[in-house]
Amino acid sequence: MASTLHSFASAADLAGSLADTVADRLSAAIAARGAASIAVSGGSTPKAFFQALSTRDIAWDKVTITLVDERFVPADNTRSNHLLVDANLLQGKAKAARFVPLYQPAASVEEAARLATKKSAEIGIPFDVVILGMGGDGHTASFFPGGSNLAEALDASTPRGVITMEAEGAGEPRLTFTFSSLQDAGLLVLHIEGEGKKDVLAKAEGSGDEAEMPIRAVLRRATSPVEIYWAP
Ligand SMILES: O=C1O[C@H](COP(=O)(O)O)[C@@H](O)[C@H](O)[C@H]1O
Repeated sequence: MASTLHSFASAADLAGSLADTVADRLSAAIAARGAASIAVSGGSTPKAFFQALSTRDIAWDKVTITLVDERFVPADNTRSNHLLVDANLLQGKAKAARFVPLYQPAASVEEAARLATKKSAEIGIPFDVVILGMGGDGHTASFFPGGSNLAEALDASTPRGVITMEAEGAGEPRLTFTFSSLQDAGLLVLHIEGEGKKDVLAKAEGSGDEAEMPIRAVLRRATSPVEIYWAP
C-alpha cells in the first residue's frame, strides 16, 4: 500500500497537526459507532503529540487507548510506555478515556502476552488509529531485527493479538501487537522526527530483507495507506 510523507517545519507543528487529524478520526468513529480506539507507541518521540491530543475536545469517555508495544515492566518503571501515556496523554480532557495496558503482573512475559491478548480482544477491530514509531535500527512496535519471535510477529497470517519479543537492542522482554493487528487501522501513522530517522526511512524504503529492518513490513505490506509524519 502507498505511503504519504507529511513534512513539518517543527516538532510542535507536527504534534498539533497530528493531534487534529487523530481527533477528527476518533470523533468520526464515535459518530459512526459510538466508540473509538487508538493504539499508540512509546519511546521519546510521541510526548508532544500526546500532550496536544489530550487537549482536543472529543468524547474521551468513548475512546479506548492501548499501546502498540510495551516493555515487561510495571507501570511505575521509568521505562514503561504506560507511564509515558499516563503522564502525557491520559491528562486533562483525555483522562476520561479507558486505557488497556499490555503489561500484566504475570509470572512470565508469555503469560502476560496471553492475558493482554484476551483483554485487548474486547477493544474491537480494526483499530481506528494506530501510531507507530521507528527506531534507528528500523524496528517498529517491538518488531526488532534479530527478535526472538520476529518471523511470527511479521507473518500476516499470525492472528491478531499480543506476542512476546526478546532482542539484543530491546532491553527488557517486550509485549507487542502482531503485524496483523496493526496493519489495517483506519488511520495508520508512522511518526518520526530528526534527519537521522529520515535517513533510516530512506534506507527502509529501498530493497532489502524485512527481517533486517522490520518497518519494511509496514511500508510494503500494510493494507492501509501509511501516513508518515516527519519533522526535523
Ligand atoms: O522501543 C521503542 O522504540 C520505538 C521508537 O522509539 P523512539 O524513542 O526512537 O521514538 C517506539 O516506537 C516503540 O513504541 C518503543 O517501545
